[in-house]
Amino acid sequence: MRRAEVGHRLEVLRLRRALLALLPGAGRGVLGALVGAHLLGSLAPGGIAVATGWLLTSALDTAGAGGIVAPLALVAVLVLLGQCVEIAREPLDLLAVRRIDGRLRSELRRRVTGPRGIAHLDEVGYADDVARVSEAGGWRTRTPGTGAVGQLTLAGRLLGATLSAFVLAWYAPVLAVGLLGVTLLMRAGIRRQWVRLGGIWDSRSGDRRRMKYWADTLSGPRDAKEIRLFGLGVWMTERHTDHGRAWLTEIWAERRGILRRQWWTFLLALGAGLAALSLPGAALAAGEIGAGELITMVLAAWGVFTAGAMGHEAFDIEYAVGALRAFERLAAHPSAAEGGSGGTLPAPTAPTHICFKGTGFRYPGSDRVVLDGLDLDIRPGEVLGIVGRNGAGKTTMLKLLTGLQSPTAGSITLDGVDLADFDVDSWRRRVSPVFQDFLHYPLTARENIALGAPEVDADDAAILSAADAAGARELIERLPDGLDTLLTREHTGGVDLSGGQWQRIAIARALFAVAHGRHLLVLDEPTAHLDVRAETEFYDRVVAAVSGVRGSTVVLISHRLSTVRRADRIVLLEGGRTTEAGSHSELMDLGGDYADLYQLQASRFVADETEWTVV
Ligand SMILES: Nc1ncnc2c1ncn2[C@@H]1O[C@H](COP(=O)(O)OP(=O)(O)OP(=O)(O)O)[C@@H](O)[C@H]1O
Repeated sequence: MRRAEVGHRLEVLRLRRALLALLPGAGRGVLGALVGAHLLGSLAPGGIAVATGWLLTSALDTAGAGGIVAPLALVAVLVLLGQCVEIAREPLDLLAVRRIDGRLRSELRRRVTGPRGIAHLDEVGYADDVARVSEAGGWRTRTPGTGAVGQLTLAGRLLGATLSAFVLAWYAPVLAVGLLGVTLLMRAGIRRQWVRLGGIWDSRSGDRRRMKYWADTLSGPRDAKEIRLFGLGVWMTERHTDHGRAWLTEIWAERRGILRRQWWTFLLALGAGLAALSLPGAALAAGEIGAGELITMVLAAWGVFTAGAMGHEAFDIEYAVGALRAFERLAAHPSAAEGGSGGTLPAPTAPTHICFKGTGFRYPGSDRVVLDGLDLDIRPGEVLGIVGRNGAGKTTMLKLLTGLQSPTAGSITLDGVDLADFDVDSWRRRVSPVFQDFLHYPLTARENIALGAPEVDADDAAILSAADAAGARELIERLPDGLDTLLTREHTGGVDLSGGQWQRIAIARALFAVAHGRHLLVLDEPTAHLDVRAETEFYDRVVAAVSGVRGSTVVLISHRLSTVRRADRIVLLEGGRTTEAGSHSELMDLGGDYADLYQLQASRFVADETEWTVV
């Protein structure tokens, strides 16, 4: 055996031990009952063989019925016990699987959300592993939990086969050892082929994820408009089928190969079956054993076969080993170390001086430098507008500012102290964001706003005040159940909002957060969906109120220069650094790129107005 193969086998053994170590997650009571059920189940085949042989011997030996009462009762008890164990095992298995998987998934969620930043979520391999650990594969749900319980089933089967072999060995030791050996050989051979199949399954996690994406997109209401109008249904169905075929073709080919290669197991099984029948038969013919012993031997041989045969647990274990391997990769991912290794300083409770010093950043796995030696001061209580072309790095800068990503060069400081030294959670409780892709929670209007500060016990007055400032109050009052209206059509009685209405709710959420101690309001294209009147009112209602009245700092990104022109300072981001900075009038006087952009936007309105006048 080659070294690599030995290494691989040892690795699989280690993972199988790790699967066993998951079993206590089922809880002491369930695990105890499960072990008891498997133990009793493994006694059944050998026990029934002995009891049936005894029954037949007694029936042939005794003239009256009295002699068969005890063996008959034993057979009945054993059969009944076997049935009860079978009936009890199914729900116990399920309960244990659910508990083990539940724990593992909680641990998975903890690991995915634990790291300081979100860089790990951008890695394709990481996403594949998360999908692999969380997925339920095949026609039967296969998870680490089913693998762990499968180990118990396997142990029960092997014990049952060994006990049956002991019964057989009492009469024919060579036959018993031979049958057990052949059964285990067949099992190992078949398992080896399924291991290969499991390897293919593991390597195709990405294809399955893409397949799921197309299936969800096709069937969900979110994307239905575009799919219908562009006529993408057939195209997407084909993509779904292509991704499915990409990995299933390989799986099917391997399965066909497995079936073709089964001839040797059929031959072995045939030989073993013939030996199991003919040797006891010959012994009976020679007068060495009686009919009772013959039945015991044949049933015990049958017990060796059935208990040693491949059940679904072998596949459960193979698939679970793959999932566990993915879980271990996630646990060993560098981001896992970030969880507890961040700074511990509590974040400042008052608006603070934020400073980007030669800050550089590139996304993991990308060569493109997004921020390149960015130097920028954000003064406490000021409104800073950030403008720049698409892809200039504005949103990325916000991700760094909020600790979602860490600089790959230079630093960011809060009152002179590196942001990395602060406890990231305490810093995030000082930041209130409205990102371009803010979340639409399928919850009530009240919850959608109150989630801006989940740690507080929200009262309606504070929620309505935030809604008022965001221009969302009227909209809430028109909802069928006011604040209690569910903002999703996926549940009965729920309503959906327009893009602009959702944006008002998101702004209300951010304002609610500011009212509860967040002193840095971060707004990324907050007026993109607002109508003209709402956009015009936005600065006074939201930005000036937060900065002027509360003294908080506001960072405002917008392509609509009319939204940012009143900011205390505006910076133009270009090529990963600031190229211009100043107030609107200073930048206009400078006559640089900002002034060009502003005039370009303004001239469109003037041109439109002229057109209207002429018409
Ligand atoms: N998760 C990511 N992984 C890799 N590259 C990314 C990621 N997110 C953004 N980028 C790249 O980083 C660059 C800056 O993106 P960013 O979203 O910060 O730009 P932006 O200035 O906010 O653009 P816009 O005005 O269009 O919103 C872009 O080239 C983009 O392709």
